[in-house]
Amino acid sequence: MAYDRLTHPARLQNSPTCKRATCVEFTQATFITNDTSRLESSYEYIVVGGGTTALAVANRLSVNHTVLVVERGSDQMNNDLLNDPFTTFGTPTACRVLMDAPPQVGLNDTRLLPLTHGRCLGGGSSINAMMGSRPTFAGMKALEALGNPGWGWNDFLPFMQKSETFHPPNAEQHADGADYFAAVHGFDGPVGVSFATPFVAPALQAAGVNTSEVIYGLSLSPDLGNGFSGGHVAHYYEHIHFNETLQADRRSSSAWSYLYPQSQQRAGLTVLTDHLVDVVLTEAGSHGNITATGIRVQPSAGGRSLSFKVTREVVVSAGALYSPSILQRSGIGNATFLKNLGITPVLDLPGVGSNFQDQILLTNVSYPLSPSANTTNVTAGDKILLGVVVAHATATNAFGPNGTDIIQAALLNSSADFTLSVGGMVNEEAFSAQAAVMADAYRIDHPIIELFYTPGSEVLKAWSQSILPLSRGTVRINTTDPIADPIVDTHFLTVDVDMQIAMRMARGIAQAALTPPFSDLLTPDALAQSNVPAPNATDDQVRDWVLATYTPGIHFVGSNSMMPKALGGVVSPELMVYGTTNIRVADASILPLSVFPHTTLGLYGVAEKAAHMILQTAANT
Ligand SMILES: Cc1cc2nc3c(=O)[nH]c(=O)nc-3n(C[C@H](O)[C@H](O)[C@H](O)COP(=O)(O)OP(=O)(O)OC[C@H]3O[C@@H](n4cnc5c(N)ncnc54)[C@H](O)[C@@H]3O)c2cc1C
Repeated sequence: MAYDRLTHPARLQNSPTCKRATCVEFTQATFITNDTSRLESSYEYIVVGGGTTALAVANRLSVNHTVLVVERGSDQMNNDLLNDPFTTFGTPTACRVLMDAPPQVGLNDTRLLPLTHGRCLGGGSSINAMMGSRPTFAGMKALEALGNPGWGWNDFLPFMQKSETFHPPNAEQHADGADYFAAVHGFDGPVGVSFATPFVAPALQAAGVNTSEVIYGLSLSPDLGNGFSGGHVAHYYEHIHFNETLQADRRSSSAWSYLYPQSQQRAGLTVLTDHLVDVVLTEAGSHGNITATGIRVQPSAGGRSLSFKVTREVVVSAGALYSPSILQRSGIGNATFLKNLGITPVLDLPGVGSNFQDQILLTNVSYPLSPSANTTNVTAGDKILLGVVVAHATATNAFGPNGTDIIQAALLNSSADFTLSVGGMVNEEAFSAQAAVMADAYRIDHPIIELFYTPGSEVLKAWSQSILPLSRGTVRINTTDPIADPIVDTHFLTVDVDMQIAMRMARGIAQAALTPPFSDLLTPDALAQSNVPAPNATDDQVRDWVLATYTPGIHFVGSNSMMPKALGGVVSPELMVYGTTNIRVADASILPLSVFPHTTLGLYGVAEKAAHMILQTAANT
């Protein structure tokens, strides 16, 4: 059924997913529709995808320009399952999509791992766990050292601040241990970031802090986002804001930050939902480059294609799983690969779809809650957030006084053979350059392991996530059908240093179950109940458990990396696709390294920086 927001505002009240009390009425300027007959034929900017980064870019560009956003999924504005930040994580919703990865390295055989992602306005930010974290000084230095001037911490921080309205902890949260550094935050941007009000499980949070300090020798950081804190433990802040009109907490998705609010309405912005972009249309441009002239779209459910023209730039922002496939269908990628699929190459860019990476997560670790534990302020009632405390351990914290040397040697001696054989990187130089900047980052103070905790009514959960993997995979189409998913091969844990770190993560989770005060909340046999290998388990036993247990971290990055072209880079530091005059990429695919431990808040910084650079170009032409 066709709809649009300008002509049918009553739709808000009639939506089956809209509980009357939480529906909002707007005076709308932004035009959101799934009906192509209502659209213009040409726009100054076209943004491909309506997800996390896309809506932020579109918001800034449309202040003074006409912008068309095309989103494959639907508009879920009044879907309370998405909006309520306390909906149990992982609940199936109209926005949550699972893609099957090909079989991965696993125990005895191979493992089939789902690659979860968001498909609706807001993309991943509409379904994610809302854990707010940021890159570090060391991580941004690594990004810059990989050939990206202008992307260091000091350059990038103002863009993260521009996106943010940080809500300092209230007196109660402060008394429970939450703090912040005002100098690193923003206080009037679109994205609300706050501590849950009140803390959902203060006693568990305190226990998580103290136990993590013991396990990894960490100290409490006032603010996990200050960039300089090295090994630390902190109370998580989340992408949640308190909505004054609704008098309720609401998820700070990209849609609820940059698209829906009254203050963000833009007469120049048109959002087409339920349509997917098949290709970016191009023609020969100046100096041997190619120029985008528009896009070809089709209804997501299938149907007749149509085209829109662009007069300035196309911004590809369909996420790390899909942006490479749009470029590939458009003839931008490895020329031989494209020809084999029957696609005429317009630009030979071998890095498109390589350098794909994700962190791994050790999950499904449930420790039974002790019946004798005082569960007040531990179980969080029905308000459960996935991570309430986070510990970031450096190589020294995790592997002892020589930890940095151990990890540096492991990185620099890693073999590139497997990665090169599967096309995970385009050449050996790319592999050694990335290993070297990662080693330097760890030498400064970059965290290597993340440990976090989740409250529950009968069990408490501990999770551990890798941060900077070196294993690399690929995103490749195998058909020109735009509805078909690309083949996304993660190649998790295929470089040995990643396995060494994963084994240390497993041992850290076991230590948590045995280390007071967290262990005091659990049954005495909690570790045995959980199947996590005990501290006296052999390395082989721990490796087997890791291989049987790990899941994707769901922070997919890298498949259109910002790096020199010679290393397999796809975009320049200005996010312009090499060899084009007006195609940029702005989403998680541009990150050549997983320097955003959880991606979202950093991606808003990418969006703000991308919009800034695009508007600078516009001002100069
Ligand atoms: C389940 C889950 C939990 C997570 N938890 C956290 C967390 O706690 N904290 C955190 O910081 N991060 C978290 N993340 C990661 C974070 O949400 C993502 O990294 C981020 O949303 C990616 O943003 P993006 O802009 O790159 O792409 P997306 O937000 O994925 O946006 C891409 C959009 O493009 C659309 N699209 C794709 N193909 C096409 C096409 N051909 N035409 C038109 N549109 C198209 C998609 O439908 C989608 O809406 C989580 C992610 C998931 C999936």
